[in-house]
Amino acid sequence: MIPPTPAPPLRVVQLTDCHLFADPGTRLLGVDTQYSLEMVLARVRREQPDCQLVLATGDLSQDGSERSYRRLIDMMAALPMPVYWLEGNHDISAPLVAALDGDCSRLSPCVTELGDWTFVLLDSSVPDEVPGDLSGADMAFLEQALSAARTAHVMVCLHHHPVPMGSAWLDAQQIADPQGFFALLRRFPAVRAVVWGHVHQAFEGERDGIKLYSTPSTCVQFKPGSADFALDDCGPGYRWFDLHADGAIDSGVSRVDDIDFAPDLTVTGY
Ligand SMILES: Nc1ncnc2c1ncn2[C@@H]1O[C@@H]2COP(=O)(O)O[C@H]2[C@H]1O
Repeated sequence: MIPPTPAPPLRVVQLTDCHLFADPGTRLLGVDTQYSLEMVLARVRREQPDCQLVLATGDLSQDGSERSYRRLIDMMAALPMPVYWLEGNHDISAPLVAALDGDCSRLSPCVTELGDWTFVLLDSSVPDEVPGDLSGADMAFLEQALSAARTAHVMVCLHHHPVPMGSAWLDAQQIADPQGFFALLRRFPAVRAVVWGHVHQAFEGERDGIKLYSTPSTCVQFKPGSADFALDDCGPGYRWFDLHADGAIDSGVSRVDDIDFAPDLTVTGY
């Protein structure tokens, strides 16, 4: 007898740290953030015909302007799959919600279910602060979402890193209580992955049997392992996930490699 063909995995794309400005063409550390996002999106359209969901994991705007959010939403609308949004430290809720025409159903904190997977999107931002924190309300939302999840597997998404990245300047900005966060996740064996942005670099790891992923920004990149602020000269990109019905995950990063975005490597912060 011919064995049954396994169901194809769920293909998900993560885009993060777009840092758009009100005025298109404005540069962040030498990089035109709108142009670099357009180049990443062109790559997503070319490489990801089977993608079913996009996760946009914060710092969507650099200046928190409604104009930047409206342009971002318009650009993403050219993708055929739904986009779910979460907020980072540069984001400002009111203009983002206004740009979404008041529809918060796909904005953190929120939950969506697709096939065998549930996606929980958290808001780790704190108004007017750079480091992340999951407040009591955020943790209560997470606990409720994990308790209510009907699928066999769960991916948890947030903006800030819950584990150190090995860069002192960035590690001062990780979520305030990572132990509490992982203690909660450990109570729910369906949690397979935690995914974040903020660190403008690719990372893959594992903790308590949970896969951990960070993703390059769609604009400037931070140099991995640097104790002090430093930019990397690799291109902007995105991450893809293949989420299997048995909970296994394949993932990779794709970067724009045919354009020199020429970030200003001499700057020491912004
Ligand atoms: N030299 C620096 N040292 C510490 N933090 C910085 C430095 N430069 C920028 N930052 C902040 O660190 C943040 C990391 O990513 P963000 O894009 O959120 O925005 C950055 C700034 O808010």
